[in-house]
Amino acid sequence: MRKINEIFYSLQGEGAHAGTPAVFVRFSGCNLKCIFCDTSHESGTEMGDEEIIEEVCKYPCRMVIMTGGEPGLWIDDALVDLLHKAGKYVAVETNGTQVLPEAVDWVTCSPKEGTVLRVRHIDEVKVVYIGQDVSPYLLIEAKEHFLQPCSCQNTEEVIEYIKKHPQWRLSLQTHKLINIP
Ligand SMILES: C[S@@+](CC[C@H](N)C(=O)[O-])C[C@H]1O[C@@H](n2cnc3c(N)ncnc32)[C@H](O)[C@@H]1O
Ligand SMILES: Nc1nc2[nH]cc(C(=O)O)c2c(=O)[nH]1
Ligand code: SF4
Ligand SMILES: [Mg+2]
Repeated sequence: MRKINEIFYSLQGEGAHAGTPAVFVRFSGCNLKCIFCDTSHESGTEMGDEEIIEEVCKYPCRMVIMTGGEPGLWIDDALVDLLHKAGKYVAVETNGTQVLPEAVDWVTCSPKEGTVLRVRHIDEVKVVYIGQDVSPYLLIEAKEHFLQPCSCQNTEEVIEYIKKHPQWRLSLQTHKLINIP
């Protein structure tokens, strides 16, 4: 059984896949307590894998985004295999502190200050910008490096930073701008 906070259908709001319809599977609990975390994820219900797949397959899109909380505490090869057998593309939003199943199709890593990265493969890095030194994160091998404003509150500061450091791209939380989940 895996503890699930919510499963919902929306559009990926952030990063390289922004605008793509996706089912979000939000797992309960996290190993970190970021002061800026915008998600209440602690509550949840235990679900079996068949039940998770059945719920995910109620929606017509191919992309499934596992998030949380920290999905790396919950996911394994068996769940990713089942999602693949159901024809799904498996994306994960992770803080990077956990080793993930290798078969995951897309890894979005949002590293947090003072943590050690254990994730082995990263497709996109997406750092929430709160004025910290983000230059070390450019050394992480990935297809894209995004800076994301914190709660849509410091977008101008992030734009100015990116214009000075153009290795970065802007990731907006577009779902918050258009009031969708
Ligand atoms: C809620 S977290 C869950 C996944 C994982 N624990 C992580 O941090 O990547 C999903 C994404 O939202 C970002 N995020 C959390 N709080 C935010 C905030 N206040 N503003 C912008 N992005 C935020 C995280 O950095 C992460 O990229
Ligand atoms: N629309 C939408 N896109 C998202 N991308 C990452 C999210 C997350 O909370 O992990 C998220 C979310 O909560 N909603
Ligand atoms: S790692 Fe992710 S879910 Fe956990 S507290 Fe930080 S932003 Fe929230
Ligand atoms: Mg979110």
